[in-house]
Amino acid sequence: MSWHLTDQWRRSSREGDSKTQAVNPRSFSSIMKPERTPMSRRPKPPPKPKTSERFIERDPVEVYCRIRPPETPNQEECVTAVDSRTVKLTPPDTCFAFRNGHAKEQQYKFRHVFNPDSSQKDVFDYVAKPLVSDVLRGKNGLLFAYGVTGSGKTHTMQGSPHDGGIVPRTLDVIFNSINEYQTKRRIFKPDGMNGFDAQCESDASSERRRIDATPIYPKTPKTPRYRRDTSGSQDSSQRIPDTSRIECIDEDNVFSIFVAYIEIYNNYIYDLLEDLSDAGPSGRLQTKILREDAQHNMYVHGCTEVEVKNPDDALEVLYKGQRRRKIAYTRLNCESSRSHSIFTIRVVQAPLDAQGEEVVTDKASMMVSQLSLVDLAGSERNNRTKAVGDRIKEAGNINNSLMTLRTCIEVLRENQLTGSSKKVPYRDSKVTHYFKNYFDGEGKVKMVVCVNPKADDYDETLPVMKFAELASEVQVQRSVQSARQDPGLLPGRRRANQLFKEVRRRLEEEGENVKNLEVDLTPIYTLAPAWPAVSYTAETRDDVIMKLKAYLQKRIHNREKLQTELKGKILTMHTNVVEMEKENLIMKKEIMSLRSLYDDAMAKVRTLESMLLNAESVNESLQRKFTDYNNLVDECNAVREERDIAKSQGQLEKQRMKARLKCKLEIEKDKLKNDMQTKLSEQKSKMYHSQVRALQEIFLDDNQTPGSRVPSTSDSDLRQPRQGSQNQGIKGSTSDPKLNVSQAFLTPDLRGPAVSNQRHRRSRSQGADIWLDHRPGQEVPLGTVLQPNLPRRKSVTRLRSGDLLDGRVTNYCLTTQQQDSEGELETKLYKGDVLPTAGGGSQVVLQDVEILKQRDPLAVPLSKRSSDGTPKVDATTVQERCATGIAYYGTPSHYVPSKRTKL
Ligand SMILES: Nc1ncnc2c1ncn2[C@@H]1O[C@H](COP(=O)(O)OP(=O)(O)OP(=O)(O)O)[C@@H](O)[C@H]1O
Repeated sequence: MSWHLTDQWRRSSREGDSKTQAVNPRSFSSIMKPERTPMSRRPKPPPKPKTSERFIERDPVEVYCRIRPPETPNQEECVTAVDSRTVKLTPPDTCFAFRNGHAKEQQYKFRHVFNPDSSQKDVFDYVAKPLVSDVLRGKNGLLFAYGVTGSGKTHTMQGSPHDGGIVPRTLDVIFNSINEYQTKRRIFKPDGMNGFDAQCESDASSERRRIDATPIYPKTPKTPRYRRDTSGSQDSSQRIPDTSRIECIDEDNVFSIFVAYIEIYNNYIYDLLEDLSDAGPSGRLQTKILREDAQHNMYVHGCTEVEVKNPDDALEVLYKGQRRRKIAYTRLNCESSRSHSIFTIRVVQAPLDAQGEEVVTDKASMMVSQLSLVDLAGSERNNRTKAVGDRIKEAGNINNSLMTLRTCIEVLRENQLTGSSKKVPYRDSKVTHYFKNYFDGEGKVKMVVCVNPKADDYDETLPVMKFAELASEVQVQRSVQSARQDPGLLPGRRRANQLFKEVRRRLEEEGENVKNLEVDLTPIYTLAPAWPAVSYTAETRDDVIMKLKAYLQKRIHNREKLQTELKGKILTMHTNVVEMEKENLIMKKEIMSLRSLYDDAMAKVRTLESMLLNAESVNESLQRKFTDYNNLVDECNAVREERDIAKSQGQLEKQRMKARLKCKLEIEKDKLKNDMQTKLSEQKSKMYHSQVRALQEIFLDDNQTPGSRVPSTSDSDLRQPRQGSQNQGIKGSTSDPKLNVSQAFLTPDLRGPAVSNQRHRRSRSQGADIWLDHRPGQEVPLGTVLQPNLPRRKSVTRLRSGDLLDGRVTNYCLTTQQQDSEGELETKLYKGDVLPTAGGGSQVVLQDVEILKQRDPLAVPLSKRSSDGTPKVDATTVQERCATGIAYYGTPSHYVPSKRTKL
């Protein structure tokens, strides 16, 4: 099957393009005169290529067809998929051909046909994924959607957030594949001439800081011409990303992704990512121009390229651009694209250095590849869209550019079939001019023809099908990897570097010193870079041969150099091996001695282990005992606590009892004391009276009879004072005021002493005292060492009244002797002062009684004599007796005797 553009159409289309006039759809269909050929007819075989092109490999443009689902359930359809590669086009009754009587069912072949049920993922995997793989390996690619307005081009390219089209999936897969191999931002940067520069990390870092200080994307001014976000397609939070990835990426390369987004509207190019702050007061995008770079590739001069590091960043850029795209409502599509949009993804990659650490910044080592994803505006007929004003102009430009594309394809095909070299009119349209790279240069070209199956679209779908068929016959030079200088580095160096770092990290964790442990992945041997292309033409033959010769010479040179190096290394290695052999012998000996040491040590270890086992068993038994003991201690403690409690209770009781008894004792003691005191006073009183009586007797005897006798204690007369003697013997001061001594002795408590002369003052000097020494009876000689000291005395045996009235006598001393209770002799000296009385008499006031006891040390007291009268000898008694000297009783003036002992 073939179809031709008439010269007239070509001319008119060129004129129309230059004048940007709308094309009359009628003339469009009339000019296009398709030659209908049955499917059975074999296509004309391509002419034999010229010798110069014999080695150039070419691939046909891959054309796919996608049939969109019907808009309404009972929609009349004219397109159906016969099989996975064939589409049947059935002319409806309303079409031009039917009315002209030329209507005929036709079938068209495609590389693959996607029926209405095909998913976005099916389309992406089949059509776009191989292109993604190519671009990551340094090959260029072009994919464009083509079709009538409303046929699903934008849907196929963009899709929705829940079900992304080709563009978002492409970005997902690219980043899934190169994620761990990406460089940091600004290592690569566009050079402004469709190429890239590489810079070191420090420069890139300072540039990053500078850029981060300013917003990355300019704010988009709101104008009525921008697409409204009615579909929600820009809400990336709802997006379901594609998770697949491309394997076999060159791990020794680092990657950076740049995206650019342009639109061609009314045959003008606009940069959809342009910073609008530079757009001037109009705030509208500036038109851009196409330029050819050093490799004869077309590029948009001054176009913004944004480096993106993840799909979300890239989609953000895409959505920004989409908001700036020209779209409008038409009768056939409420959001009809009024321009062709080109989203270009550029992959920049450069090898890592020999250490697998830093990027090689040499431009010759870099590789740049690009994938252009194009959403062409749909062809439309004004009588169907009922367009007016701007829409008519837009439609004219859209149709013109599409017509130019068809023309270019036709000329290309003709040149390839016939071997002619007609000029391809790329420059007639910006779209075709941009596509020139792919059709004339290298790269894979794919086209997705979108078809709306409804019958109304038949007249427009028919030329689309014919164009698709035509395009599939055009061959494009096979895409080869972008040329770059092979750095000749060892593959796998990145992984080796990572392994080395991992080992280093682990060593560091184990405390090893790794400061001097540097990554050294050399030596890396390679004879030369990859073989250069060997295809040649007549013109280039000599060049190719020269290149091959130079390449081979370099290889030979490298080989010789490597051989020399190898010999040297073999020698070194031999020497090293000999050295190592010697060391090996020494080591073996050392190993032997160490082994014997080891055996000894092991024996010791075994002994120690058995000891340890024993100790452990002993320890266990001790532990058990200890536990038992602890239990016992606990029990004892419990018992002791109980006892303590009981004891403290008992003590309390005891204390209470003690207090009660003490109280009782005190009472008894007081009672006893009182009794004793009573008895004592009675006793003393008795003694006193007996003594007084004895004295009275003495006095009475002195006055009545000469001589004296020792008064007897048993004399009952002395016990009570006799009433008669008071008047008959020594009288009181009233009867005989001159003698009052007996009075003082006899009735001290009855009448009281005589009244003393208060004015009497006696000299107390030593020589002034004159004692009246009264010794009434025959005394037993004492023979004692100590004698009463009476220096001036007047001795009398019988007291007369004149003796006391003698004014010189100052002191009186009465000496008596009697037996004590033990039968021993007791001598008493009653001493007193002689005081004149107020009546002119004298009275004696007794002051002291000295008692002198004499005892035989061998004598036995009466109480201690046996019944036969033999004394019981007691040493203690003898001692006591020897120690006894003179006992002296001082008595106060009123008969209160106090006992003093004189030694
Ligand atoms: N395969 C499909 N499955 C579901 N809906 C689709 C499909 N193809 C297209 N549509 C729907 O059809 C409508 C028009 O599609 P789209 O905008 O993609 O057409 P177009 O070819 O880009 O039109 P124009 O050239 O005017 O821009 C959209 O609402 C879209 O959702």
